[in-house]
Amino acid sequence: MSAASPFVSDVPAAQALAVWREARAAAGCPARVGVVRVPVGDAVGRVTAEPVWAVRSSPAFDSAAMDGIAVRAADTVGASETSPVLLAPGDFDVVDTGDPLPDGYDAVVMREHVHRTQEGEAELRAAVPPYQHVRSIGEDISAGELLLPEGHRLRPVDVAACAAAGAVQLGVRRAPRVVIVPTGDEIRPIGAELAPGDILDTNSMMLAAQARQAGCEARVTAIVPDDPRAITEVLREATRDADLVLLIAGSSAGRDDYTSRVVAGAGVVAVHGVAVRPGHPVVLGAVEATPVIGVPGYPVSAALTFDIFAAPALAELEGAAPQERPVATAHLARKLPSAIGMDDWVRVRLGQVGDRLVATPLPRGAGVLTSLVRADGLLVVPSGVEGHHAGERVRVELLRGLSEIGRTIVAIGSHDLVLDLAASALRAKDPLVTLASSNVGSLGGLVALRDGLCHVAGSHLLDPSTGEYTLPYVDRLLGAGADVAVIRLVHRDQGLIVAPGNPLELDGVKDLTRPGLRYVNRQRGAGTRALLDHELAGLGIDPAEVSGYSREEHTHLAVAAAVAAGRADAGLGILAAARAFGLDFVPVAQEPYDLVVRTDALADDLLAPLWELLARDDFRAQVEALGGYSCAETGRRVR
Ligand SMILES: Nc1nc2c(c(=O)[nH]1)N[C@H]1C(S)=C(S)[C@@H](COP(=O)(O)OP(=O)(O)OC[C@H]3O[C@@H](n4cnc5c(N)ncnc54)[C@H](O)[C@@H]3O)O[C@H]1N2
Ligand code: MOO
Repeated sequence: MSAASPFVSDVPAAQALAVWREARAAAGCPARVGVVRVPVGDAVGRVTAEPVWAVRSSPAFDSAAMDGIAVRAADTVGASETSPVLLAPGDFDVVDTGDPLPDGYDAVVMREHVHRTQEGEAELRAAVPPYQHVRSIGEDISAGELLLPEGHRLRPVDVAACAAAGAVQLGVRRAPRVVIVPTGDEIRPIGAELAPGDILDTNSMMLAAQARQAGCEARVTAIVPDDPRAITEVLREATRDADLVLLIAGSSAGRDDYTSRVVAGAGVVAVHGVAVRPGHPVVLGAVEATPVIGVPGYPVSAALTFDIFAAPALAELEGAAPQERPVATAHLARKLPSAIGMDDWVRVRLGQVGDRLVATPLPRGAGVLTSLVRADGLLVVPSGVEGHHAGERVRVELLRGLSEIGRTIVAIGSHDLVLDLAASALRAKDPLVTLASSNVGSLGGLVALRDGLCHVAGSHLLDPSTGEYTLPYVDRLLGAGADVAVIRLVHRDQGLIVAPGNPLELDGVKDLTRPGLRYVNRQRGAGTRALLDHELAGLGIDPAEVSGYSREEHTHLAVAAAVAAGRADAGLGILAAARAFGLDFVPVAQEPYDLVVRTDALADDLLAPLWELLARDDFRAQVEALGGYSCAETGRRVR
């Protein structure tokens, strides 16, 4: 058992779970939650605490399986098209589906195969074997048989079968109770007014919902400040009615990170630090005979900590197997480096491109919650593996169904807001259609298209030598004769993002050489940087004359943030980024943003909704209403 220290260890996840289990037992934590008897209809989602034996057979009597007549099979021997058998009234009985088979009869003939004569006889044109269309007693369930074992999580079909077998009440494990304790001086309740540095308590809401989804009851305490005494008090109090306490944040080595010390002080810390990322500094322990998890504060770490550590422990408390996700094999859309020594949980988008399932890694940061929001799957790069090559086959746990994934248009390349708008409009029209776009830059998108890893590459690459967009790069990367089409999505305004009111009265790129002006540039390879270079060249300005030319940011938003914070006076970017920060915008140029696809994809059913959307007037109006966009050429095939 590790002492509570700020130094976090790297225990493999499986070992951590085992060590924690032993520590829980040693601390007197109950192995299982208690048993309750509930009406059978209320037992869905609960886990059986005892075997369910059938006390009744189903059906409880031989019964007609079809609407028709009950007959004696022996009476029908020899019946055929050419020599029908006539059964006199009294030698058959009319029955409906589910009726008990009347005494003396052993088969049923469907109405459709019976001709009734004027005299009321039944004419049969085929012999029937004994027990045709008869459900025998106990066909489904026999009294005395074991219907379900202990430890089975009940589904709707299970409770129906239990009721058919005579159960009125079932003995099940009660729902485990999870108490969630948010901590941190900076944490504020959802809906609160925020001061600089404040963070909304999104984790409590998420963890409570995860717990409820796992079949538990969940309660969230008030937010506790970074004070070890206050945290200890709330923690002890929480253990009183909890089967598991989730103590959020303060798990790592910062000045206000008290979790491991608090848990060790009040009880025992079994593990502090696992070889899993995100989730590395997790604390696994027990206080007052109640299991406690110190959940790392970053949202992705918190969500995955629930999946990896809380969910199995809760399932164990109910005596059930942890829920598993279906898995599939996919090809990586790009290289995926990973540090050795940690299981790396990577969120991926998935799509079917040709005959391959393609996985595109989403941003890796433990604070990027939208990586989980957008994920179709999870890929674990095991601790012993240093990552994967582009195109390599990997195993992914699925978060969405494969047929839904199969109807996903995979767009890789430069990102633009219009793609998000298109994704939303496509989904609104048809809930089965998904447009998933990943941002790897324009060049990366063309490479992905070349390698068969996406359907659509979004590109706005300017060739500074010709002043032409996209096409020269398509020729260069995919070959001049490549079978690709280029469809114009929009024109968008690029301009100088400047402080509100444009205090320096900048008029355009020519003003960037002004003494004292602080420019902020985009990274090498970014289309926006190529545009600046092109504009400078057109004006005969040497980049060295622009002070700040070598200061790089990686996104439009980061450029705008630098201007908003007063760290720069101007940067080239799109209008939406300026608006996001309430900044001013001096238009410089309109650039086309194009969608590059394989020519055969133009006729592909998968992409048809996208082409239809681009032709819709209401969609074009929505795009132009965003500001900074023109749809004059939207949908035009430029190659
Ligand atoms: N020197 C080291 N620093 C860090 C380490 C380390 O090993 N050594 N580990 C890093 C890793 S990995 C993670 S994960 C985080 C874990 O952070 P803590 O559990 O200590 O949590 P805080 O530092 O208090 O907060 C992190 C982050 O999460 C936000 N947060 C906290 N509570 C909530 C909540 N209820 N809802 C939403 N967001 C929350 C908090 O404001 C911070 O932004 O530590 C690294 N550092
Ligand atoms: O382990 Mo932490 O969750 O990577 O950021």
